[in-house]
Amino acid sequence: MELFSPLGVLGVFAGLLLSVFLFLVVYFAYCHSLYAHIPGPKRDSFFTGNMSTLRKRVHEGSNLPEYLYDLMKEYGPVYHIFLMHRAIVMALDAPFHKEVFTTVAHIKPYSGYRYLSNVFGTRFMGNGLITETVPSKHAKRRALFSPAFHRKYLMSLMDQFNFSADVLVNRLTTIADGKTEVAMLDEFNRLTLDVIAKVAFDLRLNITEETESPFVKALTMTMQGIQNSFKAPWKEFSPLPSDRQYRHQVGEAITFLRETGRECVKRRLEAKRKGEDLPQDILTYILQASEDLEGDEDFKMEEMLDEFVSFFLAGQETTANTLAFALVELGHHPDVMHRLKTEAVAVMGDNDYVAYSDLGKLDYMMMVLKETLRLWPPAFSTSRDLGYDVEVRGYTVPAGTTVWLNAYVMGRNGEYFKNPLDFDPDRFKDNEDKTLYAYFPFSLGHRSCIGQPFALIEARVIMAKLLKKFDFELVPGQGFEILQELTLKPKGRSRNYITLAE
Ligand code: HEM
Repeated sequence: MELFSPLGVLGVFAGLLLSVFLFLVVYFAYCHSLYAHIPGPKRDSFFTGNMSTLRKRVHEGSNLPEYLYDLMKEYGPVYHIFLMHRAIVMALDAPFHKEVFTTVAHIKPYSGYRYLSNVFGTRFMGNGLITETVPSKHAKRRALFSPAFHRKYLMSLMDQFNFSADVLVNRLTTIADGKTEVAMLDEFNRLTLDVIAKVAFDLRLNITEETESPFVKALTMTMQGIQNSFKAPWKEFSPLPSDRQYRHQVGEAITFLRETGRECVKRRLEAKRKGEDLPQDILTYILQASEDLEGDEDFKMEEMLDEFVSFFLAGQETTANTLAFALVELGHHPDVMHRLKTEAVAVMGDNDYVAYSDLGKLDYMMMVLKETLRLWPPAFSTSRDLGYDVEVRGYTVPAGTTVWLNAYVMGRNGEYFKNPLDFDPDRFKDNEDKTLYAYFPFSLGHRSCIGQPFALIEARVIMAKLLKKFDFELVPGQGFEILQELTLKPKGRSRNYITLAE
């Protein structure tokens, strides 16, 4: 048989395919062997690992955190799953979390964050604070943004938090007839979007009142796009007209968001050029951070827009979901609701304004929010690639492994939380130390949530005002089903009947 005859070419091609196949078999078997000592579910198939079970669970309406929680119950606190040949290790152990969260050598994996950096080929969060995975670059940027979350600055935001919450109070007053179903998740979403737009970027969206908004549409489309790029990554390259059209729509939505940011940045640059007084908000810090960047003006602008969309994404839905989950819990726990309302009324007195000095007196409120975040952490998971081997409970997790740090599963861990499935805000009265590194709805360490104090102030102001003014009754039939989109949210959208409090 001649080498260049058709049969010869076919033979070479078949040989090549066989070699690639054999290489993959050996490589996958090697990857499997690295984790043979760690418990875990049986792989669905040699090549895809546990992916089909995972997909099946998600398509059946279950979700990733519940699947991982079930695995903890079955395999104990240290286990692995395989996504193709890649092992993911979960180690539900507080010292392990301490090691991983606090050591810079364990870095955020680019593979996990590229879905946010680019959505179906369009730059979304790019190299923003959340998605930047190079530790030195992140540290520099983080240091620049920190003053924007300083206590003094947050104190100056109290008027805006109050003002925005009042807009919602006024809106709800018009529908507080005890008969209209109000999806509080949607109300909170619009409110928190208005707040972050105004206080971070001096941008008036006014969507709490005017519920139709192109900005919200674009944001919703983008979030769906991110979700779909996780679920169906092949759509990025699919030549099917429907997939191309979908990519185009997502691209347009992202472009709309980034163009809104571009206008904001340009306005602020102009104000700076004219020597006007600039507010010390996040946008000003974004401009400052850009001065440090090397590159031409276009490059700098794109990096600023990365931050613009990052803060929108990070600073809005998470807080709205927390408030919505809290109302679901309160609907199921009238005793907690009563205690919370009593506290809000006592702290605010005849005022309709929540002052910064009131926040420290809303003790029970803080415990309720913490407990809500333990059971229902909206940003439920983060991940790291281990920089070196780490020992946990007798198992060695090899360097290079991707570990998932899951606040939802850890929050349900009976080793750290007594009766973990009970909603019991009082557990946060005195067991803080025990829950250290087991409780991390805002993540921990150098990549923890920079907006944590902002979120907790905003949530307390909104909650105190709403509870003082209204009585909420959860529309019957709503349990604790969750919807896992990019974040966790209550599936029933926290629908309530609202009446004016007596
Ligand atoms: C209840 C509300 C919130 C929750 C539960 C939450 C949770 C989190 C979590 C878990 C992370 C780590 C993400 C990761 O590892 O990929 C994070 C990061 C971040 N959050 Fe939040 N967040 C909330 C509100 C906010 C707010 C209001 C802002 C801004 C105003 C914000 C800005 C950020 C930023 C910029 C990061 C990236 C920090 C870094 O990597 O240096 N978050 N958040």
